[in-house]
Amino acid sequence: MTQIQNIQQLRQQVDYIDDELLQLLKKRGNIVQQIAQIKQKEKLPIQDIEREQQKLTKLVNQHIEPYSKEQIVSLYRLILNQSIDLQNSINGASSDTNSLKVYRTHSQHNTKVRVGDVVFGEEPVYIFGPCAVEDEQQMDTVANVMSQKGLKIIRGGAYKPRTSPYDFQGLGVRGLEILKSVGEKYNLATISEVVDASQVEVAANYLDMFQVGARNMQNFQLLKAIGRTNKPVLLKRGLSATVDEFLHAAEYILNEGNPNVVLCERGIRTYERATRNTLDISSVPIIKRLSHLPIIVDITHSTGRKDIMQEIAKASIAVGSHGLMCEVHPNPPIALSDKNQQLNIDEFKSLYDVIC
Ligand SMILES: C=C(O[C@@H]1C=C(C(=O)O)C=C[C@H]1O)C(=O)O
Repeated sequence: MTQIQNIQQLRQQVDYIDDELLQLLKKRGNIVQQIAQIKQKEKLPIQDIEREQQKLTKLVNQHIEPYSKEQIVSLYRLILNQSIDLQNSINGASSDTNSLKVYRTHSQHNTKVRVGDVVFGEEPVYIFGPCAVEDEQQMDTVANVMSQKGLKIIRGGAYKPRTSPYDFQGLGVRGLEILKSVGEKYNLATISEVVDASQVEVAANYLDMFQVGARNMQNFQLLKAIGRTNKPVLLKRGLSATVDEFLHAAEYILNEGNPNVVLCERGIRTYERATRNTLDISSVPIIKRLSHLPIIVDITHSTGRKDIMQEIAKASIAVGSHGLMCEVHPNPPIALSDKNQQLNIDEFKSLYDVIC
């Protein structure tokens, strides 16, 4: 027999074993699915780490040559991970990154998120309002000009995550009360940031939309708490988050059952200091390709500069943003936060006339 014939014969043996392995894997998969069904009924968690560790320990203690222990562990890790995916697919969840709920592959339709009279995911939605709620007069002035321009949603921070603990931290519930009352007076939906899971229940009484700020994009307890409500949420991209991390943060909210997520690109941290952050304009079309969720651009925080805001606003809409967020204050020089980047009323009006 030639060496080539020898290889052919050995390959036949390998093929035979592969067929058997496949049949055994199939059998294993069926049993694992039965276990998943029982776990689902009994409300038990799908993954049992202890059982997996016991199994791996037992396997590597067997005679496994020519494989090393490490090789067997990595082979079985693959089997166990696929097994978890199989079990998850029975009850609709999935840890398979190709089928995240935020992905287009999961939903054929573009998500639309209604907040009061606006719908994110259709025509661009413009969110204006001050960085922080400071007092009734300040909010009334801004809300009044906004409603004259026909705008339908106002922002204003009540809980301010500030770099320095000595800076204005926001009015808390009092701020939410003021925001709600101007919203009612001028028929504007309200959006404000929550920074901790414990605030979600109370804030829900005052707000039409939650905001999760950049610093809290990976506050997973907060994301889960918001995910357990049905209230719309604007999720901002973290300061140094990749697009993938950003989408996984949104997945936390969807996975708890709340589909009403709007994403917000707000610039990322780079070496460039000419702008406060570097607006990653490419993330908008990229995310629109990957995800069915609406995405808007925060033109205030991404630039931190009023002089380029009109161009950045136009560019954002041009790349397909579903809306813009921009800060406006009646008297920016005396604002308690972000005084250099908030537009005054005249600047707001001219930006509005150019873009809206
Ligand atoms: C099948 C089970 O569920 C999971 C899958 C396992 C497997 O494929 O062997 C082991 C433990 C669990 O993480 C089980 O609990 O036995």
